[in-house]
Amino acid sequence: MPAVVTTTGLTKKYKNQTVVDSLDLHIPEACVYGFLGPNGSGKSTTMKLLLSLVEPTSGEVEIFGRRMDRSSRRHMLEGIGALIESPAAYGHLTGRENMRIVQHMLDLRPAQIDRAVASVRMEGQMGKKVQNYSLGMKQRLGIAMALARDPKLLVLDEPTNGLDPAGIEEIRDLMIRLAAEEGITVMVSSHLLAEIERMATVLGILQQGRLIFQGSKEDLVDRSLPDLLVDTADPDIVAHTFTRSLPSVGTNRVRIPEVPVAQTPEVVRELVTAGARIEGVRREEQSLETVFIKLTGREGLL
Ligand SMILES: Nc1ncnc2c1ncn2[C@@H]1O[C@H](COP(=O)(O)OP(=O)(O)OP(=O)(O)O)[C@@H](O)[C@H]1O
Repeated sequence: MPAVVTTTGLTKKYKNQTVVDSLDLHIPEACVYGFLGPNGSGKSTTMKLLLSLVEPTSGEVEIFGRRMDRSSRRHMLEGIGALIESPAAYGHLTGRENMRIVQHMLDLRPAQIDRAVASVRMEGQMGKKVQNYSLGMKQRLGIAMALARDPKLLVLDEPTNGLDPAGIEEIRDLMIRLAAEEGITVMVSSHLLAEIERMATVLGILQQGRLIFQGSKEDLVDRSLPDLLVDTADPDIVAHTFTRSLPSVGTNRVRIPEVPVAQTPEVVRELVTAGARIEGVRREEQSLETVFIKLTGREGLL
């Protein structure tokens, strides 16, 4: 899959603090890229670096296969829609009036505005004042503003923050649809895995400015250490063979904790060689959340 965003050694320092540390991001085309990390880990700063709102201390940004620099920046930014921090709509104006301001500022055609509003399914709400919108509607209007220029890349900083479950689901469905049906590459940040795991196909996990994981959800699950449940007529032989991993022994079953997925065949071979009669072997799969907590070493990302 060709990459829409590639960064090489991207670094941002403020005085002595390294806020973004040697990031090598790789965001494939038309995916929803979930950018995860606790508050203060550097997600917003990274997004601002991609949008040229902040100057990198070192490293490079390549978007749509082109290096971003002073001369290319302006043209490249025309292909990117962004929502950083809260949506910038005027509360005392209606949704339609706000969209008209965007239209004039960016010199767009009315059809582009209509299309952006239709994309977020807000046609019926455009006559209402924004101050009467729910938070979810405000976010969708903000996303419509970001979509108005028909971007190929959408960068959204915590769009689900503060939304109720129904609002999160609306944003999730919208992100999935934009990527699948309109071929837009969506980068979306969050500090909560649960908020983005069902919309993102690729995850990047940031901790203290460093990318500690980047890959598909399947790759993340491959990092898991599930328990192995062995049904056997010889639990003592099994337990004896694996004393090093402190197995728990039942009448006809032994649980061997934290066996790396790739090592399962080897474990089974070892048991058979030891003379154990094996009736069945099953991995107790771990949830993405458990894998994630083990990887980041924290109890959730708060
Ligand atoms: N302009 C700035 N000057 C100095 N420090 C900054 C500046 N902007 C951000 N920081 C610091 O950089 C670190 C990362 O902040 P950033 O906002 O990028 O993190 P984040 O992961 O987006 O967190 P949050 O979700 O809370 O916004 C924080 O310690 C923050 O205080």
